[in-house]
Amino acid sequence: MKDIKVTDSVKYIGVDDHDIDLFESQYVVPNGVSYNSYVILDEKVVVMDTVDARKTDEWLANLEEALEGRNVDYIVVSHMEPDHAASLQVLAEKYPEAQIVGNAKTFNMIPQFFAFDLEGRKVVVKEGDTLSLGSHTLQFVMAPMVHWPEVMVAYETSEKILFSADGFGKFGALDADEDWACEARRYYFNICGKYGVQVQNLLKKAAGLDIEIICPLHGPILKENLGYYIGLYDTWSKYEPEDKGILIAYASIHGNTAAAAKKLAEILEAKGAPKVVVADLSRDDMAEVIEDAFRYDRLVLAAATYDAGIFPCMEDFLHHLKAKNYQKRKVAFMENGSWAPMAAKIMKGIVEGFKNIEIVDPVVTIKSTMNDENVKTMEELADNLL
Ligand SMILES: Cc1cc2nc3c(=O)[nH]c(=O)nc-3n(C[C@H](O)[C@H](O)[C@H](O)COP(=O)(O)O)c2cc1C
Repeated sequence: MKDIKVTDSVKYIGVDDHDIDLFESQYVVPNGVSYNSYVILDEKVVVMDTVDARKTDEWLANLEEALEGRNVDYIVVSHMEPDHAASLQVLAEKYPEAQIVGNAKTFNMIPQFFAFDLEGRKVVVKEGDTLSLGSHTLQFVMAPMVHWPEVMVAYETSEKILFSADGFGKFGALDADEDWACEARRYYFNICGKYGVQVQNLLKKAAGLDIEIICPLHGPILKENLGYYIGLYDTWSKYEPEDKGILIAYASIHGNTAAAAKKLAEILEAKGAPKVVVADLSRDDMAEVIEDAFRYDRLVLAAATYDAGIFPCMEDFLHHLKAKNYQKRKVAFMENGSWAPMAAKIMKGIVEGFKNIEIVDPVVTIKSTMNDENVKTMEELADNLL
């Protein structure tokens, strides 16, 4: 087991997964992902969540090592998502006297995944309920739809630890040496982005707790500078831009729209834009482009017209932005078409359905390849974007 210290009586028993090709069958995780799980050793012993079925055996070995021969009294289920709850039945059968702690919604969901008998084993908690373990006490805080309906977090009052479920999680195994914010932001917007209001509700409740340690279900345990992480979560869940910058996201079949997107980036940089990021929606990691769209305050959408519509990767991108409640940004459009360009009209129609969007004109319309007139329009657009 990895030597990751939470406190003397709270042990980390999670596992790293470096073999997974795509997390949730869609997110690349170049540095893997961790499934975190914890044990609190007191008069009573509690296991906080389990792990993905991919790693049950390794996790069980970690658990046994941490238990040093003791039994499990409680299993707390923060939510039923399989990357954390898939090993629940194995654990419940291995420790048949352990009681399972969840809320009413958790117990509605358990039988959808497992067939084991819950009779006499349920501890049903609701907002503010506490579970005394001896010198430690868990206080439960409901966090519905962050990002499953039954999600709850637990605050351990004696050591001031927030077991934050997927909140404050990130992609990347625990042995990955990488910036926290980059992979936490990509994780947040793609997985929880739709639920900003619910995250705000949880942050408001958390503000009333004196938190010294955050134990998330993915990524590192946070022990220092907690205001930094909580501040970022506040910005993200309010859908406020984190940085000033312009993302130019392009969807190009043969490269002409790509060339125009790069030309606009050059013009913006020449005019002193502080940060310009260009993304190829056909090839770049979609989750990262979504992350950047939320990170920066301005977005330029550039697409080729395709079968009287927009090139599909742009359609896909806009679908994701809509699903994640993209809002509060400035957006501009560039389109391309060889006979009847209409990508801008279609993209605009979609974006106008988002909240608090300021459209920046003019639209750049390219017919096949960029010409001098297009460059002049781009200059004007750049001025209006800056
Ligand atoms: C399958 C296909 C469908 C297309 N449909 C349209 C269309 O409906 N209207 C149009 O004006 N151009 C259409 N085009 C042409 C492209 O939009 C045009 O050539 C554009 O310049 C491509 O830009 P790109 O070099 O960035 O891919 C289509 C091209 C392809 C390959």
